[in-house]
Amino acid sequence: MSTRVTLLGSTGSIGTQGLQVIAAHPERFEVEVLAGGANTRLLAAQAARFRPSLVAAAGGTREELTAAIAAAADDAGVTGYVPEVVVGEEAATIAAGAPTDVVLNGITGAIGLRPTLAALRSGARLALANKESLIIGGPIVKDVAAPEQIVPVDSEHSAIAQALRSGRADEVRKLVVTASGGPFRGLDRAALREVTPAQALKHPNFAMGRVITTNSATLVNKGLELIEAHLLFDVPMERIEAVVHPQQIIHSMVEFHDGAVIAQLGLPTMLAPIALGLSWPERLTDVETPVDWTQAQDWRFEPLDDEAFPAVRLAQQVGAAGGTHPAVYNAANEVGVDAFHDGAARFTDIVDTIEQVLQRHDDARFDAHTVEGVLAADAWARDEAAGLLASA
Ligand SMILES: NC(=O)C1=CN([C@@H]2O[C@H](COP(=O)(O)OP(=O)(O)OC[C@H]3O[C@@H](n4cnc5c(N)ncnc54)[C@H](OP(=O)(O)O)[C@@H]3O)[C@@H](O)[C@H]2O)C=CC1
Ligand SMILES: CC(=O)[C@@H](O)[C@H](O)COP(=O)(O)O
Ligand SMILES: [Mn+2]
Repeated sequence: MSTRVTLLGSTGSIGTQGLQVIAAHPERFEVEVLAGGANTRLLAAQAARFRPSLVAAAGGTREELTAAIAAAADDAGVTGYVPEVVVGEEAATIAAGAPTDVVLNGITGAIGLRPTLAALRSGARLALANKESLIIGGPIVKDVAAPEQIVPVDSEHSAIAQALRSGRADEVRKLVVTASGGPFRGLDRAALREVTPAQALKHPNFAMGRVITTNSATLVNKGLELIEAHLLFDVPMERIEAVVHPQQIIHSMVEFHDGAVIAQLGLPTMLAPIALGLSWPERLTDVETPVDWTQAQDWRFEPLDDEAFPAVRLAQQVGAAGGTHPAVYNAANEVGVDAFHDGAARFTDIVDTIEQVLQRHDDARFDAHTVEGVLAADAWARDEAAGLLASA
């Protein structure tokens, strides 16, 4: 039987790769819903090709989206296809709650929180790439999610989920999350002050969206991923560590009580984690090319440089503190990333600003158990970060 799929952020890096997996397995999947942001043209072309019953967009008007889909269908020689359309701020949340079997959340940022909750409430499986929604929503997301309803798509967490299928969760001693180290691995703080947005967008292994690529460069992505692992696998923050592994062949590891370590490995592509998110608990065939063991391999591991890249140390504190600290960390970062790309901040300002906003944050003022409380903390942190960056 065909699995109905909803893709949130279908026009992004995760979304387009999700459609690639679906296109390679037409007997297995049908696209039920597509939701994008501002790229109406691509969304319309995707709709004409995959013919979902609902198409949603954050940007543009209903008339523009309807006309773009009609034009794209015409170009593709498709007749009689007229989907339901919805546009605006709430569009992705409406799309996430529509009847389906699997929701792949590939939206970037805190904006993904309401769609994540809507998907979980619909009862569909949630293939979660939008790590920010789990990280900021913490207890709210976990309360709404049924056991195993969330399947991680983030490569490191997919690796850990796969490694845990070979052992029992109560046997786990620690989780080891691998990090590429980003394009600036080896630079000191003085050199990091001078790096440019174009340099920050040159990830060593993956082609991803602007925010996550910048986060990889600051190592905020790794900080977020430690919190994500803590929430997904119920392992305390102090038993989750990061190690730099520039080749990103080992996607992450689980160390068990007896000292045995199970790692999941493969070439650095997102196709396997996305495919597994869509088909969980089954594996699809021939999703990616395995490592070629006839060739010599050279894999390195090195410790994090916490002095030049303090983002992970900060995230460890934030994850352990819980409450609205993760929402504040994430929101300040999102503001810093935008400011850096707008030429209004230096690279090092991003994490410096997160640290300063955290110092000013009073968790007691916000309720981490309601969406409104989390979003109030998020809005407060954005204001603080913007103010600090403007006065820098
Ligand atoms: N890319 C990767 O390999 C990986 C990504 N992730 C995570 O997956 C998520 C997506 O990353 P990535 O695909 O790289 O990001 P992209 O920037 O490539 O894509 C983001 C998607 O979100 C859409 N979007 C933006 N704003 C809204 C909105 N208000 N409502 C609905 N959709 C919106 C964009 O639409 P549009 O472009 O039309 O404006 C786009 O489709 C992030 O949380 C990231 O951390 C995790 C691991 C790997
Ligand atoms: C593909 C993926 O999951 C990304 O999160 C990627 O792994 C980034 O890795 P680094 O943040 O270690 O550069
Ligand atoms: Mn990752």
